[in-house]
Amino acid sequence: MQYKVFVDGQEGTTGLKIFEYLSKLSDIEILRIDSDKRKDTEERSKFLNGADIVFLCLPDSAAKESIALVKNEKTRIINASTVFRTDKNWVYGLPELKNQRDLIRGASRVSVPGCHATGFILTVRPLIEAGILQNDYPVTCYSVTGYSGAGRSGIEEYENSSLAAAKKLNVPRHYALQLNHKHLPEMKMYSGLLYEPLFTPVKANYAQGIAMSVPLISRNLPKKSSAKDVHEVLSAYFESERFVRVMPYDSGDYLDDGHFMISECNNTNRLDIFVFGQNDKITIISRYDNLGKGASGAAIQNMNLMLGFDEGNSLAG
Ligand SMILES: NC(=O)C1=CN([C@@H]2O[C@H](COP(=O)(O)OP(=O)(O)OC[C@H]3O[C@@H](n4cnc5c(N)ncnc54)[C@H](OP(=O)(O)O)[C@@H]3O)[C@@H](O)[C@H]2O)C=CC1
Ligand SMILES: CC(=O)N[C@@H](CCC(=O)OP(=O)(O)O)C(=O)O
Repeated sequence: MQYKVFVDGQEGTTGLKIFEYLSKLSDIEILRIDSDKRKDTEERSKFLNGADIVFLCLPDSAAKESIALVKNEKTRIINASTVFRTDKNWVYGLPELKNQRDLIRGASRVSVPGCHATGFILTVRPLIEAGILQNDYPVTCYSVTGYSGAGRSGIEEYENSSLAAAKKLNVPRHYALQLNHKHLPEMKMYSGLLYEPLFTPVKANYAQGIAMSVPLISRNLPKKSSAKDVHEVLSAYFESERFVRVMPYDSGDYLDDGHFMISECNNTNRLDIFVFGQNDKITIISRYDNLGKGASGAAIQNMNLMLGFDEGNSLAG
């Protein structure tokens, strides 16, 4: 059977990447809207209602508009935007969480997790489930990310050399310093924490790749668990996962002269988790491609599950 697939937002950063993946698949027919009609409501409505699967790769307001245009029971939506990620009528598209795969397989509305949220939830949730992190722990976290996470306008800002020079974009920049980043609600809801973490992202002068770090202190954990205990729990949780690897404990082998390499998962759908420890200090780092497991790769992985395809169809790594 050939499934009809429409990418609303086909010319944006996540849309283009989704197209790259889709072009490697044979059991689907890609519906392409004319470039000059891609913002025409009537035309979009035809495409949205004619598809079996729709990817929404749009700003939040346009994504909401598209969802309202779908008037039939058949069209299943995979939404990359922030809206509805914590809505009970939508399934959160993070298959590596226990019991989530079956929900995704049967869902008609799936939201793709935010890029920062992906690494955070995958490290914190298993620890809470195992009882080695209490759900009221005052969690802090920070991520270092490439600029492509900010979409077309963010990319243009960094890649236009005179603008980048004028804005001094050659150095890393903290942002969301009001401590209200838009991913906090989903980070809280799907990690199982009672309170939002204190999260400070840093955007740097490179295109792709995220490292999300979560530090913990053993003496403040209920069982005084060590970094090795944390590593064991995470290794067991993700043992049979194809796209999530827990790397050997405290391994300097994966560092370059003592430095962490953020971009090693780029252009794959992989997410690597590292645990480092010293006395009662623990740090967990997850690294992945913000355009891979952080967005378009995850969107395709969800589509594969929803259509009963092999979960890794067309996904590198
Ligand atoms: N980049 C990333 O790493 C991630 C992005 N996301 C989310 O995915 C969504 C898309 O992001 P991204 O691809 O980066 O954004 P981009 O800005 O790169 O692309 C958005 C696309 O949507 C088009 N568009 C805007 N308004 C409309 C409309 N009314 N009708 C049809 N098309 C429209 C834009 O066209 P034009 O440029 O002509 O306005 C553009 O092609 C966002 O919600 C974002 O938050 C999620 C995870 C990660
Ligand atoms: C570098 C950068 O600006 N990244 C974006 C998030 C990218 C992402 O995951 O986006 P959505 O939640 O919009 O889907 C940010 O931190 O706001």
